[in-house]
Amino acid sequence: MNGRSRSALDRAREYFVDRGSVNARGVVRPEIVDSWERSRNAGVDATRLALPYEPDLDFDGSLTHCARPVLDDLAERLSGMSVAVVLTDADGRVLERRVGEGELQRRLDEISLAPGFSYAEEFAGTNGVGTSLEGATPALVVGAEHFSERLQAFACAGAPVRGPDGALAGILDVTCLRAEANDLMRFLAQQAATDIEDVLRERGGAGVRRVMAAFRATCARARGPVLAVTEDIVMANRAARALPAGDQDQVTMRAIDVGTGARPWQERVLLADGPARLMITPVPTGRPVGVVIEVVPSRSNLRLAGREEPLHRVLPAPPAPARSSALPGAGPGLDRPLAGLAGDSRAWRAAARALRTAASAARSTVVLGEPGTGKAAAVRAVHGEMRPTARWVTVDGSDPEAAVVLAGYASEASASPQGSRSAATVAIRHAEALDAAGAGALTALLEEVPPTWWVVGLVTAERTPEHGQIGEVLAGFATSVLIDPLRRRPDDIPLLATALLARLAPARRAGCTPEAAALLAGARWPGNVTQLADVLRRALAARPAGDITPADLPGEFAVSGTRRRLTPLEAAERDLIVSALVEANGNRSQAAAALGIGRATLYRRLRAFGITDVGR
Ligand SMILES: Nc1ncnc2c1ncn2[C@@H]1O[C@H](COP(=O)(O)OP(=O)(O)OP(=O)(O)O)[C@@H](O)[C@H]1O
Repeated sequence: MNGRSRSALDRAREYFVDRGSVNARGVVRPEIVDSWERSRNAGVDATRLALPYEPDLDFDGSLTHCARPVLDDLAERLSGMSVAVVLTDADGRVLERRVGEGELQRRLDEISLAPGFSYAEEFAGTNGVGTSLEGATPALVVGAEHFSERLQAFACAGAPVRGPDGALAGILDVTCLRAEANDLMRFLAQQAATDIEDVLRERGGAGVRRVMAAFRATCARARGPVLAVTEDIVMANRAARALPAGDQDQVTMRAIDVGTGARPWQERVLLADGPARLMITPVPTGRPVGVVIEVVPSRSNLRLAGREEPLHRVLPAPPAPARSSALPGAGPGLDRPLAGLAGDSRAWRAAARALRTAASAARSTVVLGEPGTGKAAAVRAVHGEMRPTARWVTVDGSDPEAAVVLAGYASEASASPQGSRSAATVAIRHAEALDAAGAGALTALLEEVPPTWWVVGLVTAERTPEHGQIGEVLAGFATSVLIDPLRRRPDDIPLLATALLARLAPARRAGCTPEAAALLAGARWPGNVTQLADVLRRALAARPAGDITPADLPGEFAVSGTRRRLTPLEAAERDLIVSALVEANGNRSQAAAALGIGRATLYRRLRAFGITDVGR
C-alpha cells in the first residue's frame, strides 16, 4: 500500500462520507464499499466512536475457554511486536485481548478495542471484526478503509470462528497500526481461528457426551420428569415429555444463563399439577456445557413469607422454643446502622434490625446472601453489640474438620446442667457446605442448645439448599435473614468505598472522584463487598497518590466506550437512573415511568452510561 493509493483512498472515503457514494470505484475494494454503505445505513457516526459496553458478558464461557491456549500461544509468538490479538463473540463483543506491546495497548484503549465493547459494524462501522461478521468471511480492513475516522490509524484482519455445528461462534481478529499492516495478519488470523475451531470440536463433543451420560444416570435413578439442556439440544425422558408445554418451557428456562462456576442448586416452581422442586445439576460442574434438571413434586411447606418489609425476607418460623434471654434485650432504634460497618440503606438497616431481634432472643438464625455481602461481618457486629459478654466461635462448613468441631460444641452444650453454661454465639460460615456428618453434628447442637447460645448458620446463597441433610437441618432454624447484594443497595457503595479505602490505605486518606464513585455505584458487583475491596486495592496500586479516578478502575467500569469523565449533570442523571432501577427491582418500563421518560430514552441513556443490570 503506497502513499499515492492511500491518499486516493482517503479522498474516496471523504467523498463517500460527504455525498454517500463512491466517485472512484477502482480505488476502493467492492466489499469495502458494501460495508461503508451498511455502516452509513446503520447511522454510524464517521467522526466519533460510541460503542456499547457490556460488563456482564460471559468472559469465561466455552469459546474463551477453548480459545485461551491458542491465544496464549499466539501472544507469546507476537510478544514485543506491535500486534494485538482479539477474540469476540458472535455479536462482535470483545471477550479477550492480547497485546504484544505497551504503546499499542494505550492506542487500543483509546478506541475501546477492549473486553466488553462491541465492534459490530452497526456501531463501529467497517472494521476487521464487524465486517468479517457481516459476511461470515475473513476481512482485512486497512487505514482509510475503516468507515470511522477514529480507526484510520489501524489495520485489522478478522476471521470467523465456527462451532462444531458450523454456526458462527465468534471472530478472531489481529490488529496493528496501519503503517505496519502486512499480509501475514490475514494468515495469522485465519490460522488461529482454525486452531480454535479444532479445540471447540474436540472439547464440545466431549462436553455433550458428558451431559448425555449424566442425563442417562439421572433417568435411571429418578422416577419423575428429567430434562437435559445444552446450547443446541434438549433431551427429555418420557415423564418430562408428558408435562404440559408451559411446564416444559418453565423448566427448560431454568437452564438459561447458567454461568461458569455454577454448582448444583434447587428451585421451587409452580407447575400445572402444583408446586415442584427442580434439582438442577450443571455438567460438568463449574464449567457447564449443559444442565440436567430433575422435577420432584414438592412436599415441603417451607415458603418465603410475603415481604412485610420490602428488603428483608423472613422464613416463617416454626413455633419458637419458649426461651427467655438473659442477655441485653431488644430496644428502640433496632434498625440503626451496625457499629463499625459501613451501610445506611434501608435494606442494610432492615437486616440489622432482624439480626438484632434474633440475637437478643437467641433464636437460631440462617443468614442468607450472595458471596461477600457481609454476612459474617454483620453477625460479628451484632454479636459485639447485643451479646458483648458472650463467647464468639466460628466454624467453617467447608473445613473438613467442621463435623468434629461442631460435635465438640454439641457435647459441651449437653454436658453441663441447664443454665450453668456461659453464653456463646456459634456462627457456622458456609453452612451449605457441611457434609452429612457436619449436618448431623449441627442437628445435635440444635437439640442441646442452651437458651444463652445463639446459633447462626451463614449460607453463601440467597436460598437454603432444599435437599440433603443440611437442607433439612437449616429448614429447622427458627428464623432467617437475607443480606441483599450490593446492586440492590447502591446507597451503601460510597460509604463502603470510603470505609474500605480507609482500611486498605490508612495513612493515605484516599477518596474517589465523583465520577469514579458514580461508576462504582452503578456496577453489578457479583462478588459484592469482597469484590469492591479487591477493585479498590487494585485502584490504589494504579494511583499511588490522590483520589481514585475512572481511569484507575478496571476496564469494565469504562463509560460510553470511552473513559471520559462524566459531567456533574451526567453523574446526577446517572445516579437518578440507577436509583429508579433499584426501586423498580430492575424493571425498565417501571423505572422509565417513574422518571417520566420514554422507554427508548431510558435505553439510550443506559447504553450511554454503560448501565446494564442494576436492580435485578
Ligand atoms: N458493611 C461493611 N462494612 C465494612 N466492611 C464490610 C462490610 N460488609 C462486608 N465487609 C467486608 O467485606 C469482606 C467480606 O465480608 P464477609 O466475609 O462478611 O462476607 P460474607 O457474606 O460472609 O462472604 P462469603 O459468603 O463469601 O463467605 C470482609 O472483609 C468484611 O470485613
